[in-house]
Amino acid sequence: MLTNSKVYIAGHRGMVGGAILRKLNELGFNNIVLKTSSELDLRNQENVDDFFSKERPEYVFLAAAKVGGILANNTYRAEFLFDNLMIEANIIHSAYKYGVKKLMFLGSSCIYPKLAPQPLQEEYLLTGPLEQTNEPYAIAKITGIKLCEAYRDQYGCNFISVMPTNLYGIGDNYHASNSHVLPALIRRFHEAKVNNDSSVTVWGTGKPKREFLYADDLAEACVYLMEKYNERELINIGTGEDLSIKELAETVKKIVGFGGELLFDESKPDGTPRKLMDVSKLASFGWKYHTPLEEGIKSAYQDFLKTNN
Ligand SMILES: NC(=O)C1=CN([C@@H]2O[C@H](COP(=O)(O)OP(=O)(O)OC[C@H]3O[C@@H](n4cnc5c(N)ncnc54)[C@H](OP(=O)(O)O)[C@@H]3O)[C@@H](O)[C@H]2O)C=CC1
Ligand SMILES: C[C@H]1O[C@H](OP(=O)(O)OP(=O)(O)OC[C@H]2O[C@@H](n3cnc4c(=O)[nH]c(N)nc43)[C@H](O)[C@@H]2O)[C@@H](O)[C@@H](O)C1=O
Repeated sequence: MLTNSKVYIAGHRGMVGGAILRKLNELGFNNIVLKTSSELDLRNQENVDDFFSKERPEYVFLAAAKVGGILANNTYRAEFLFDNLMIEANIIHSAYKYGVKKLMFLGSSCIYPKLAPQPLQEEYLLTGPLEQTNEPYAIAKITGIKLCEAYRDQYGCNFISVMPTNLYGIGDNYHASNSHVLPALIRRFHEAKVNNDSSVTVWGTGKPKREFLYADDLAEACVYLMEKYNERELINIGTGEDLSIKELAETVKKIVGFGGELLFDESKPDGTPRKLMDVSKLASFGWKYHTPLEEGIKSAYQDFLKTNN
């Protein structure tokens, strides 16, 4: 990519798309195409075709998706499957039709089987049953990977798939129930502190383990791989380190400064017991994360205070 290459970031108002935009701006890119979902609903094939035929982007970061935490995935199952399938299929097909030089599709660590061996190697894709709470989303994301492979196989398109681990950071969704665990806990601990509550309730048993990557680190990895990675196979993006949800809750509690007790609501789903990424392939391409979890959570908490007060 040259700094004057025409780059389309699908989903630039989201946490990840926003971080990719910041990274490209920082590197001096000056020909970036952006559309909000109200300007261009990516589920609409005709509109997406029209957009690509007029704009003719050379590089595409596909970071637009219907996204949410465990409860949103499990509640809006039809939307998570339909919206994500349509968005991916429309963009990937138009990227082929209008000669995009390179496209990066963003999947998720939930594409791996629920009980896959740990850490998760790229080759474990489609080797076992998926986690039930996010099966529709995972099926859509697996289809995105397969679209990239198929358009490469049949038409020679340079379409690559990256699988980020659980993310957090600037511009996250801090919704009380539809968000992911980290932004949800930031909100819950903050509100409990302000209200002087005696306890905060965490969903599930607290035993599942998760890995968290700061969104600006992910964006750096995406831009890096857009330059360096041209393989058919997917590639994981993560830290290679995880912790239990209980440990995460204790960390957020300390950073927010809440002095009360932690309770666990075991009627809520735990989801996948563990999904630790094997990041050796990423390391072999020369990239490693750099924001430590506590530092990242401190920045995210400042972002929450700025945007939600
Ligand atoms: N957050 C996480 O923990 C993880 C995220 N990912 C992946 O990273 C990518 C980005 O996620 P994230 O930034 O967190 O998600 P966000 O919800 O923050 O952003 C998603 C973006 O997608 C756009 N979008 C959604 N539906 C449509 C539509 N129908 N038409 C056009 N645009 C649409 C939205 O645009 P607008 O704002 O204009 O409405 C929004 O900006 C996704 O592919 C996701 O699967 C992968 C692993 C973990
Ligand atoms: C990124 C990833 O995100 C989703 O999967 P998930 O990893 O299970 O994500 P989550 O962040 O929602 O939960 C992680 C863990 O944390 C526990 N937990 C505690 N308390 C809260 C809480 O308050 N909110 C939430 N959401 N979870 C909580 C929760 O019970 C679970 O054990 C996918 O559906 C899929 O879409 C996907 O790709």
